Amino acid sequence: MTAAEMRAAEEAVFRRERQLDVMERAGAAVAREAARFATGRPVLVVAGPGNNGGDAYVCARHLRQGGLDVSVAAMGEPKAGAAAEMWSRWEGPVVSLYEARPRPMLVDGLFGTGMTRPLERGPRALLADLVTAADFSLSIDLPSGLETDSGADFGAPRVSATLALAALKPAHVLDAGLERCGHVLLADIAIPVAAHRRAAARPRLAPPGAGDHKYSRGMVVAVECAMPGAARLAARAAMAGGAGYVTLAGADPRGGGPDALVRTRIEAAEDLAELLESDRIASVVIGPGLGRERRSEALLKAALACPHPLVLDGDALTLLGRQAGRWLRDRRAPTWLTPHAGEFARMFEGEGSKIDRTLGLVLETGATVLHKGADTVIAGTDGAVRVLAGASPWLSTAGTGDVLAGLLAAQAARGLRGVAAAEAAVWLHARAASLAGPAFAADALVDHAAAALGECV
Ligand SMILES: NC(=O)C1=CN([C@@H]2O[C@H](COP(=O)(O)OP(=O)(O)OC[C@H]3O[C@@H](n4cnc5c(N)ncnc54)[C@H](OP(=O)(O)O)[C@@H]3O)[C@@H](O)[C@H]2O)[C@H](O)CC1
Ligand SMILES: [K+]
Repeated sequence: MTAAEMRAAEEAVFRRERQLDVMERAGAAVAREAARFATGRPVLVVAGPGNNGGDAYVCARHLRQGGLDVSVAAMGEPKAGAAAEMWSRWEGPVVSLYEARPRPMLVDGLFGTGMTRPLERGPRALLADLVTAADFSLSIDLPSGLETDSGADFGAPRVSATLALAALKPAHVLDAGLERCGHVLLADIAIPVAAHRRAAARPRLAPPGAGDHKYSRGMVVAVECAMPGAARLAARAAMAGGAGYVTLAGADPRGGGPDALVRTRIEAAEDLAELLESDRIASVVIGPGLGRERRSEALLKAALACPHPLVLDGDALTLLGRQAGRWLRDRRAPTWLTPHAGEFARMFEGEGSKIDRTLGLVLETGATVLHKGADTVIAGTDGAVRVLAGASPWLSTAGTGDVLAGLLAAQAARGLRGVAAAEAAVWLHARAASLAGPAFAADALVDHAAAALGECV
């Protein structure tokens, strides 16, 4: 939920419930989590001038009622309304943020979704010092100093944990927010939210049925060109991702790889075009190791002209570049683009959050876009958005993108479309990475992808 969507959801609740009661519920939820992490240690609660501060005063009162040693430091007088009322119900002293003494447990209630500009240097430094000095720091709704709708850095410290109130905001999963929030918890405070943008979740995938055979489960064609290893990784990933039949179309039919990986010799683009005329094909993946020579471009054109679901990855995206919209205009079959940040920047400028920019490329190309990163954003032509944050940092190694492209081709081959296919592939990929543990090579990632698939059927 964006800040505006959150405010609208809160306004809807205020039509039947006092804002005070909602704030009491929010502050009580913060106090429950803060008490868990305080484990009896003294608590410092910092309160800002708005409703985030209002939540903080409620939290301080509940913690003190629970027997904890609580002190409160404020930045500015609370604005009129619920926040001022909660400030008056806090019976203990309130010192200025500038006089606050560090304590083992810190509750950050300076700013939440009302952050409209970067934190001034003074408060930014004070808050950072208090966080550093604390054993544990918990932010209310958001770490103070993040731009809610994009996760851009407005000076937030890196806290131990963040308690998101009612719903995740983009700042919990994007950009600077990804590492400043620490462990993200979610509190249900009975504010109904209808989020059409969601965190990527584990897919429920149907296992093969009694009537299934290698074609009904989907035949994937992976196109091999300049760097055979990359295409082979994608092909093997398609096999692990549940495809019934995978063929590697390339110049060298003898190349390595599993015996079950069928190889079809193609030389020129015409050979690929002929191969892709088969209606037994369920999906095509091109791009891993494609290269950027003239031959690569000719093969790409043949793939773009085919009537099958098509995954465009790696070099295919670089070849498309800013002309992607023109190249893809005539395609009618489902198409996915899987750019990492660099490939994305070569295809599309754009303002706003990673979500906004990804939706921009969707609009321009009519394709589903899987915009990779530590925060992976998937956006579809129907406006659906899925975000997967916090995948293993060990994925930052050569070939893992080839594996993701293959996993996606397999989901497309089994009949998944648009965002659902990309969400399943991204979830399998991240799960395989966490199963693979530290310092894995992309080859090992493929081996764990089958185990990840096993958790979805
Ligand atoms: N709406 C509700 O009843 C509930 C909301 N919840 C909590 O409230 C916050 C959102 O509260 P809000 O008052 O909208 O905004 P903040 O508390 O985040 O910010 C307060 C004001 O601070 C000013 N501001 C913004 N940026 C800065 C800055 N860099 N330096 C100084 N001051 C800043 C801004 O006012 P201006 O007039 O100065 O622009 C903000 O209005 C939400 O996150 C929840 O924690 C409860 O969860 C439920 C009840
Ligand atoms: K906060």
